[in-house]
Amino acid sequence: MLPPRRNVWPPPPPASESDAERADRIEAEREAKRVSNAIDESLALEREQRKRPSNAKILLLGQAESGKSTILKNFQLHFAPKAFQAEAEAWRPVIHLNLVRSVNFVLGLLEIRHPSTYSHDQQPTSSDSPLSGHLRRLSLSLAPLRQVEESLSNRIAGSRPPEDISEADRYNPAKASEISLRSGSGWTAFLRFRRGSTSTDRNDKAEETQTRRILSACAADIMTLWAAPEVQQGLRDREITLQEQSGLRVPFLSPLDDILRARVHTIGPEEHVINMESTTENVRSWTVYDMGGSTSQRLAWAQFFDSVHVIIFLAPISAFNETLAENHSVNRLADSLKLWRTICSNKLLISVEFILVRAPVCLSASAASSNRQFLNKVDILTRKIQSGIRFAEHVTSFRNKPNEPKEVIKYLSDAFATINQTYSPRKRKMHRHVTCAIDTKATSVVINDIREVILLNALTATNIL
Ligand SMILES: Nc1nc2c(ncn2[C@@H]2O[C@H](COP(=O)(O)OP(=O)(O)OP(=O)(O)O)[C@@H](O)[C@H]2O)c(=O)[nH]1
Ligand SMILES: [Mg+2]
Repeated sequence: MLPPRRNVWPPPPPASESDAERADRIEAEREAKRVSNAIDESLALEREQRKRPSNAKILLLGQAESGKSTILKNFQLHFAPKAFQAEAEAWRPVIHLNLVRSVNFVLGLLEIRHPSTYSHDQQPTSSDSPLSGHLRRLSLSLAPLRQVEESLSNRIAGSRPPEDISEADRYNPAKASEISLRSGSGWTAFLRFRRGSTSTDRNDKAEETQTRRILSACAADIMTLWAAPEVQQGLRDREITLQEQSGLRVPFLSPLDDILRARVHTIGPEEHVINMESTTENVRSWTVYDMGGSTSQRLAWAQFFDSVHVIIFLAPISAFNETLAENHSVNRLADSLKLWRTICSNKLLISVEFILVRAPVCLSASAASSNRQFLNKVDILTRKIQSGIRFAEHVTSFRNKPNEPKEVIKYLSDAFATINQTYSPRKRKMHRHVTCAIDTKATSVVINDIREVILLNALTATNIL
C-alpha cells in the first residue's frame, strides 16, 4: 500500500533537477513569496482601514456672516487642495460681484451724504456740502458699475434678483452688512453646469471678458475712491471698518484671499463632502453641513443634530456694535450669545449625547460634548478697538475694564464658557479657538488641533473605540 500523499509547499525538488532548473525554481518560489506577502499586507491594511470610520460628520453653526462658509473653505483648502483649486474659477463672478457691490455701496453713501450734488432740486444745507469736483468725476466714471452689478447678479442667480431688497435699500449704508449674494445650495456646481453648456459658456465668457475689461479700466479710480478722505470719514462715521465687508477693502488681492473673502449668503443646509487627498489622513472623508445662519434659516438646523460627530459654533466677536441684517433692532453679539445658549441647552442634543455616550471611552466624545467654538473675526475686533470704538458703550457689563482687544476677547470667551456651564444639561468640555478665518495659515493650526478630536468622535460614534 502506498503511503498517503502529503501536500508540502514548496514541493520537494525532483531528484533529477539540473542546476539551471534549480535556479528557475528558486526564482519562481521567491516571486510567489513576494506576491503572497503583498496580498497579506494589503489584507492587513484593508482590515485596519475597515476599523477606521470612513467619514466624519461636522455641523457648522452660527449666525449669518459669522464665517461658517469661510471655515469650510479652509477645510477644503487644507484637506483637498487640488479639488479646491479646481473650483477656484467658479468663484470669479462672485468675487467681481462683491467688488462692484462694494464700490456701488460707497457711491450710494456719497449720494446720501451729499444729496445736493446729485439732485438739482436740492439746495445744499449746513450738513450737506457739495461733493468735491474730484469725487464727482470719480462717481461719474464708476457709474457703469451699477450695470455690471446687475448683469453679474443675473448671471449667477439667474433671472431672480439676488436679494429681495429695493434699490434704495441696497445702497443704504445702514445695510452695509448685507453686501452679499444670496444663492441656492450648490451654486458652484450650478456655475460649472452652466459652463458645460456651449451657448451659455460662450455668453458667460463674453460677459466675463467684458466685466474684466470694465474692472481693469476702473481699477485706478476704485483705488482713488477707496483712499478718498471723504469716503473714509463717511465709513468711519457709521462705524464701518473697510475690511469688515467682503468687497469693502483694498481690491485686487491674491486669488486665494479673494476666494476666502468672497461672500455668498448660504440658503438652506448645504452638504459638502471633502475627500481627503492625503492618504495618511485617518478619516477618508469629512461631510460638512454648512448651514444658513440668518434667523429664518435656523429652523432647518435641528434635523441634523442627531447624526453629527462634531458641532463647530462660530461667534463673530467683532459684531458687538452691529445689528442683524434681518432685524435691525437686534444686536449681533447679543444674538450670538442667545444662539449659543439655545445650542447648549437644546433637547435634541441631549438625546444625541445619550446615544453616543454609550461608547466605552472616558473622554465622553459625543456630538454635544465635543462642541467646538470659534470666536471668529478677531482681526476685525482688534481693528475696531484700536480705531477707538469703545466696547463698553455697546456692552455695558464690560464696565471700566481696559478697552483693549485682549481684555475684550477674554471677557467674551468667559461669557460663552459661562453659558455652556450654566445651560448645558450635563457637564461638557468646550474647546475654544480665537480665529481669523481669512488667515489660512493661522486657521490651519486650529484645523490640525481639531482633526484628532474629530477622528476620536467619529470612532466613538461608530463604536470602534
Ligand atoms: N476679516 C475677516 N473676515 C471674515 C472672517 N471670517 C469670515 N470673514 C468674512 O465674512 C464674510 C461672511 O462670511 P461667511 O463665511 O460667508 O459667513 P456665514 O456664516 O457662512 O454666513 P451665512 O451663510 O449667511 O450664514 C465673508 O466675506 C468672509 O470672507 C474673519 O475672521 N475676518
Ligand atoms: Mg455661509
